Amino acid sequence: MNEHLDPDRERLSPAERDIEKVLRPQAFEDFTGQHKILANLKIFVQAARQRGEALDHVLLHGPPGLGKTTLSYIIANEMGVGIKITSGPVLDKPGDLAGLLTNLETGDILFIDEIHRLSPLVEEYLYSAMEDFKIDIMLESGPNARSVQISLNPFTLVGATTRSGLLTAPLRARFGINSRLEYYDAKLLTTIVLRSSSILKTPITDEGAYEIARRSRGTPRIANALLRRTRDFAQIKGDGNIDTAIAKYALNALNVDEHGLDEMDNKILTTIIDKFKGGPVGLKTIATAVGEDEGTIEEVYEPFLIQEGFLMRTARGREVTEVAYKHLGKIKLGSNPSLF
Ligand SMILES: Nc1ncnc2c1ncn2[C@@H]1O[C@H](COP(=O)(O)OP(=O)(O)OP(=O)(O)O)[C@@H](O)[C@H]1O
Ligand SMILES: [Mg+2]
Repeated sequence: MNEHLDPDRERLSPAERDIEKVLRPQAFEDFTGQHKILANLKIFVQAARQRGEALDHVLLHGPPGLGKTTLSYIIANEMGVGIKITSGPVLDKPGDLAGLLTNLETGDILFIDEIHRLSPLVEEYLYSAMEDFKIDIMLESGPNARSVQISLNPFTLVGATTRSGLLTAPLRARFGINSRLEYYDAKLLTTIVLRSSSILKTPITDEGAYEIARRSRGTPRIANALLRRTRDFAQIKGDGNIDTAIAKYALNALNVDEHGLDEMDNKILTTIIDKFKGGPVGLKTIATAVGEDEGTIEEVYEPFLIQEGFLMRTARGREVTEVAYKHLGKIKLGSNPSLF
């Protein structure tokens, strides 16, 4: 496994990386939730294996921390093939991509994280590789330069992105399997927290696990991170066991909101309320007001806020709900309860 290019590894401290690795499920059966995606993938993997073919190209999209990278490794394990890891911003020349592609063995997986950030040149180069398993490479330079076409071993491209809206139509069309990961409910996250605590050998009650789970923004990565911090509080402030009381204590000390909303979530809601009378207000205007990229708000923050009932998307823009006012302890100006 080629891990030095794993982009996830750059964002985390070495200790955190090791823990993420330990907690990362390795097989379909360790992976909790995303039932529909998993059921389909199992079929596609089994069918491809039976035929002795490479799996069709897979696109995994959805907000950060929901398991895209994890699923890619699992697919490789379940297919019994190798995996090479890279990412859109790292591949800046077609030559870099050619080097990776020519080194793939039959059936291997090439995982490209943040695939929406491929340069147009590299992306175009990828098309023929994906479609016909062929690429053109340049031999020599200057007046002797010529390009030759070479055949690649059949491989599977697994692309991951948090911003599927930025993928070009031709690239998207070349993926035979296209899956959108969803946020996890508190019950699924409780299962994940319990599994992680057993791997970390941390005693925890079901209620303690649920308390962490329900405040994890529907995201396994956040659940695991909160579990590790809560474990520290249990060890220093308690007897090492995690129950509801120590979980509540830790989460409050960590400033994790009752609903698990993070700073940007709350900033978006507060801004809409304070500056735009609760909306409706356009996405662009919100983005400028909170200083965050429009697409990131749309694809990373908004889906969770909408799912949890804090925000609505209307024809005239985004509007916060009564739930958001209540959550932030704010009064809706000019509200007329008799209307509802
Ligand atoms: N379904 C799951 N069951 C158990 N653990 C999970 C699951 N999904 C994710 N995790 C845990 O959450 C962590 C983050 O998952 P992963 O790195 O796969 O997310 P990602 O979607 O690739 O995020 P990003 O968009 O930031 O790259 C993993 O280390 C893994 O331990
Ligand atoms: Mg990832």
